[in-house]
Amino acid sequence: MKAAIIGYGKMGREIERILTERGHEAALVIDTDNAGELDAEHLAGIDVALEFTTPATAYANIRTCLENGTAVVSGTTGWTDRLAELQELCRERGGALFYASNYCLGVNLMFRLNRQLAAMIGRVGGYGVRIEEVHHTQKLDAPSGTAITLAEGILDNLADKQGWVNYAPGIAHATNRVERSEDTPADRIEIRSVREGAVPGIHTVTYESDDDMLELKHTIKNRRTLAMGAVVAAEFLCGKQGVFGMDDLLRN
Ligand SMILES: NC(=O)C1=CN([C@@H]2O[C@H](COP(=O)(O)OP(=O)(O)OC[C@H]3O[C@@H](n4cnc5c(N)ncnc54)[C@H](OP(=O)(O)O)[C@@H]3O)[C@@H](O)[C@H]2O)C=CC1
Ligand SMILES: O=C(O)C1=N[C@H](C(=O)O)C[C@H](O)C1
Repeated sequence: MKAAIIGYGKMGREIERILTERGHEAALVIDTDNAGELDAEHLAGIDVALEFTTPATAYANIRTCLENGTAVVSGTTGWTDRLAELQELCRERGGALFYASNYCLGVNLMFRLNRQLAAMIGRVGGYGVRIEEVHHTQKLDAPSGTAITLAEGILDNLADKQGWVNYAPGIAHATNRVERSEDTPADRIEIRSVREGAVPGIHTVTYESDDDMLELKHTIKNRRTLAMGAVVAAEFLCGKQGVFGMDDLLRN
């Protein structure tokens, strides 16, 4: 596989290592200093681009790939209110787009357990629910894409919650924020964001009743698991047309 890496940061570098280990070629590397090279000329002959950049740049990068007929795997978070637009463009152009808020296998198992647990809690009743995500201090978005996916899984399965808010003390760029945890409306799921050191990613869903507490928790130990998932997704995407996510990959 001849791959392009778009975003040569923490994930881009890890992806390069995994591509090499698995016998692929990182034929094009795009970062801020050569972002202008993401064009038809440089994308010619590329089988798939792996895009891990920033909330401000992901949309344009993916669009450029799709407009040039290049398959894209993206994991950039903090911009996905516009993902449906690109999925539509991909279908119109007969292209290939794979997106996941988290490429770690264990997190995707957690996504499934999370949906099942929310449905069970809905039947039993009597529990409040909240989500906490902890990440490194360089992270540009809050809440994490993974926490939003967890919240969406709960909202689809628990009738008394209508949306989520983000309690993110000390994080300026948080979306849907409440200033104090006490301001979280009863019909919203509170996602608490914490930024600490170099933490790769911890997500916890907590259900609490008057009598007990039940937690679903996942801790990423290193970025290798994330990069491996993205490269496996790229292998899966090669030669396909359409819009895909981790459920499609895990079914195969
Ligand atoms: N879905 C998943 O499984 C995962 C998703 N992520 C997400 O992926 C994204 C990247 O994460 P991470 O690698 O840790 O972040 P980093 O900040 O380490 O890397 C991002 C890189 O993208 C570069 N960049 C910025 N603008 C452009 C552009 N227009 N074209 C090309 N490159 C550009 C940055 O350069 P510069 O530093 O000069 O700005 C930087 O080198 C984040 O949104 C993160 O949340 C991360 C891990 C897993
Ligand atoms: O920025 C990160 O590092 C990560 N971002 C993703 C997210 O926002 O969920 C995935 C993972 O948690 C690491």
